[in-house]
Amino acid sequence: MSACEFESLEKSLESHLPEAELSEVKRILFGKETKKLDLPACAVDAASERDFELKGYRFEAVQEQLRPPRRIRVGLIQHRIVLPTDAPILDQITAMHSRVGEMVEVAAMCGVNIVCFQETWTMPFAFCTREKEPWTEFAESAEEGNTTRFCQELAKKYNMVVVSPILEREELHSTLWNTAVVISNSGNVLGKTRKNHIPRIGDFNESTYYMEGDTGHTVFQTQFGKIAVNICYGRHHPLNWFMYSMNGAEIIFNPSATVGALSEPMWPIEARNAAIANHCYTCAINRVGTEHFKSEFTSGDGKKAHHDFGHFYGSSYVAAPDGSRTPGLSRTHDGLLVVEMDLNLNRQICDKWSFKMTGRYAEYADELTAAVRHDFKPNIVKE
Ligand SMILES: NC(=O)NCCC(=O)O
Repeated sequence: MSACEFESLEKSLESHLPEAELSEVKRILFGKETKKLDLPACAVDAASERDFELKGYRFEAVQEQLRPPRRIRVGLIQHRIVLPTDAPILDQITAMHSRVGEMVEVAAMCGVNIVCFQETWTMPFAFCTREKEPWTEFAESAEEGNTTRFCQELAKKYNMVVVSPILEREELHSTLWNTAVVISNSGNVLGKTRKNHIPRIGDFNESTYYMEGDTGHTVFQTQFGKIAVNICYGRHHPLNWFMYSMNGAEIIFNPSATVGALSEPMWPIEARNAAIANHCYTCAINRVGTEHFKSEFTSGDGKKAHHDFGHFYGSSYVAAPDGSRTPGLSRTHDGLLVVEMDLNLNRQICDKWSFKMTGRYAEYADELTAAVRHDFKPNIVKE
């Protein structure tokens, strides 16, 4: 079986392990069991008609005496590109809008309050080619672009916060960015946050196209909680998650585009570890499928030129501050993951484990300030 046919780790465990062993394996692998969420039959039917996977889970928190529960629902959408990469640009974008639009409609049936799409969701992940044309034509204004207008309609229609990661064209400074636009459930653009770490690995030649983000670690106060977006490669940087959390993020989304050969063993660990370390929820989203490009490109590794990047393995999931996580969506199919979470769990776990309270931040800050200076002397004792 090839890597792009293997459906999921969870399915494999379920079909091969005896019941009693399975629950122990799941406890050790995934933490405290996340209960399945009952989803309306109309949503289940619509997802099956529209040919995407629909899964729902819920994280619970203890009922407190002084605070009511703060239960909200997030929706994570993963999908493959709809048209071939050499179709006219506008057709590709329109097809992607219509695919994601029909998935968001199902998210609305499931009572989702905040939906997040995958990284640069309106386009193929064409940065591997290093060709500027036609890929830069996918870039749009974060405030005025067609995709933002489309998302504003969705947000208003479904009373849903929409996190829309796009390739941004900023006319003012003639600059491209990799940006997540955050649209409030009122339909207004609440703001935007830009990818602040750019990969320089394998075929991820993204620095050819756009700049390192300049929006800091912005957190967005929405009606359904404080959210932040740590785009793709930023998940390898623990301090990046940490800074969003220091600014008060209760949920950090990680819209991504990453391939099996490169990052799959790291995928289940990084966002989950960030949820544990920062007492918050994290949501990791990856695209699916293999995208073919007309012109061959090389990976600068001495191997032969090729037409595709490899398999984007989906596997989107949500992790909670207590270290538990949902099973992942499929590695091969479009999918919507609906997760109910009680945001009170963040403070409950913070009070239990106290990582925020016990962290020696002032000390780290002093040492880090020294460490980044050119005259830094590492603190090593030698005989
Ligand atoms: N899109 C992106 O930043 N990918 C880099 C590879 C990875 O982080 O797995």
